Amino acid sequence: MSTKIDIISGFLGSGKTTLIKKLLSEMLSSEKVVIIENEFGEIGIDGGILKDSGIQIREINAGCICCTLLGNFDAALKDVLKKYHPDRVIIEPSGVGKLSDITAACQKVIAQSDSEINIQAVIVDPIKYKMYIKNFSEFYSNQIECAKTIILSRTQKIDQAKLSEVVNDIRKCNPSAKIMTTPWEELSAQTILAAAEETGSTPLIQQEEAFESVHHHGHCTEHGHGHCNCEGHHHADDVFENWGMETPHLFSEEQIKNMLKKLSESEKYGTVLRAKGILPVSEKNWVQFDFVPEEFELHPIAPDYTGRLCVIGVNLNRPALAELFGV
Ligand SMILES: Nc1nc2c(ncn2[C@@H]2O[C@H](COP(=O)(O)OP(=O)(O)OP(=O)(O)O)[C@@H](O)[C@H]2O)c(=O)[nH]1
Repeated sequence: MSTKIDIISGFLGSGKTTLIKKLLSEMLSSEKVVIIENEFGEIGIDGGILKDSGIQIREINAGCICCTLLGNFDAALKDVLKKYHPDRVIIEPSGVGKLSDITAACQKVIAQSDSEINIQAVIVDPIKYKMYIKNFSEFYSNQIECAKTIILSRTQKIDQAKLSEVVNDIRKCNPSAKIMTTPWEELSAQTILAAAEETGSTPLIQQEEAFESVHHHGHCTEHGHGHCNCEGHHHADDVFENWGMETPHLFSEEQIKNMLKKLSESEKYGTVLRAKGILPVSEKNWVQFDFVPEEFELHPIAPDYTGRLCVIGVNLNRPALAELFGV
C-alpha cells in the first residue's frame, strides 16, 4: 500500500504539535507512523514533546526544510520511506516554512517512491490572523493559499463575529480549501482526519498554477492591507532568527512565568513571536512552556535528559535574552 504523506503546516505557535498529538493519541496508534519534525530553532523542543507517543521521529532542526535544509529533508523523507515503509509520514514543517516549497519538495520524492500526498493542511490561529497577515504575509499567506484544508485553532477563544470575519478573509485568499472552524476539543481525531483526507490530491502542476494565480492577484495581501507580496521572495532564514540553549538550571514555576511576562511586555528583547521549552522545576518535576505574543501557558511534562528552551522572532536581542534566562 502506498504511504500517505500528511503535511501539517501553520505559523509559529498555531497548534501543529497539539493537533498531531491529538491525532496520534486518538486515532493513529494502529498505523505505522513516522513524523518528520522541522524546527526553525537550533534547540529542538517538539521532538521531546512528541516522543511520549512512542512514534518514530526524525528531527531536522536549525533552519527551514523549504530553504537551507531542503537537501536534508529530501534525504530524510527518502530514508524514512525506504527504511520503515510506513503507512503514514506526518511532516510538521517549521512555522515559517512556505507550504508551496514543502509540497514541491515532497512531490520530487513521491515521483520516485510509492507514496502520495494525502493531507496538505495549514493550522491558523484566528486570534493572531490579522497581526500575522499584516506583518509576515509572504510566509503566512503562502501557507493559507497553498493548503487544501485550513484548520482553525482556538476558535473557542474568539467571538463569532471576529471568527466570521477571519473566515471571510481566508476564503478570499483560498476559495477552494475546506475550512474547519469547530473547536478541536469538540471534534474527534477521526472527524478531523476524515475531513482533511476528503480533499484528495491535486497534481503538482495544478497546485503551482493555483498558487501563481493567487500570488499574482495578491488576494490575501491586497485585501485591506494595501501591499502585495509580489516583491517578496525571502527565505525564512533571512527574516526570522532564533536563540536557544540547553541548561541543567532549575527554575521555579514563578520564575518561568515572570520571564515570559517580561518577554511579552518589554520590547527590549526584539519582536518575539514564539518561545518554548522544557525545564526542570524541582528534582522530579518538569514543565513545558509555550509562549506566543500576549499569551503563555505552562504544563507538567515528563523529565528529559536536560532542560532546553528556544526563542524565535525578528531582531532578537541575544544579550538581553541571555540575561533574562540567566545564562
Ligand atoms: N486548547 C487548545 N490549545 C491550543 C490550540 N491550538 C494551540 N493551542 C496551544 O497553543 C500553544 C502552541 O501550540 P503548539 O501545538 O506547540 O504550536 P505549533 O504550531 O506546534 O508551534 P511551533 O512550535 O511554533 O511550530 C500550546 O500551548 C497549545 O496548547 C487549540 O486549538 N486548542
